[in-house]
Amino acid sequence: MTPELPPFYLILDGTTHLEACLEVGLRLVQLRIKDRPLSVIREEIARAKHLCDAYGAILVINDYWQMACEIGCGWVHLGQEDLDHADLTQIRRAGVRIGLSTHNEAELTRALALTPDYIALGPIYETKLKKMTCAPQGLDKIRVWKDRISPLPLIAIGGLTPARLPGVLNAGADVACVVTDVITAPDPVARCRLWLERASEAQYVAL
Ligand SMILES: Cc1ncc(COP(=O)(O)OP(=O)(O)O)c(N)n1
Ligand SMILES: Cc1ncsc1CCOP(=O)(O)O
Ligand SMILES: [Mg+2]
Repeated sequence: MTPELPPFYLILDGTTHLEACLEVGLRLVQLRIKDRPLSVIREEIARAKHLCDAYGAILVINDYWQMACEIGCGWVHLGQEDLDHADLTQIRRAGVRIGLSTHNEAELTRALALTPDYIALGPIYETKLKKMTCAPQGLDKIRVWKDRISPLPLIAIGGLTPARLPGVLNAGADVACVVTDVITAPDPVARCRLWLERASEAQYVAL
């Protein structure tokens, strides 16, 4: 059974701002580090776990599922390409929960067959973070996905801003996941606090 997830989910590319974000109330965070030496990634995961444990926050490790298992993290996030190389049996045996990315019906069918703990749909809007192979999904897709995956939590990701938060939640997303809007803000911690304030008006997902 997936535990309750808070409605705001922040993805960080390192631990620089992590403790300050936890201090202002962040309780669901993904560490998504690309193109760094494995030794650095391992240190960052260990530091993030230490901090998230201290604040009672859920930490999700992107891509590096083996390190997540070794270090004793609670969650991993895997995309469709990651799934081609990941050992889900080993991940589950380590007691690690699994979130999966989806972008279309075929991927959703594949993901559901793997019994994940959450499903992410994206990009809802155009994203500047990375080149996507599909067009923005739009809000209508959120309702379709939620009806397909319920009672699993649905994470909406891609191009989200505080102004777009009510739209994605009203469309049926349980959680809004954000990268660019926070990490490119002049003050990422203040921006994180703003998101937390806006999201606190939403109820936690009852699962
Ligand atoms: C919550 C969430 N949703 C989607 C992604 C993207 O995962 P993936 O497709 O594997 O791409 P990368 O993030 O690895 O570039 C995510 N990380 N988190
Ligand atoms: C990693 C990823 N997967 C789907 S959208 C996306 C980018 C994140 O969204 P943004 O940076 O626009 O908040
Ligand atoms: Mg990935």
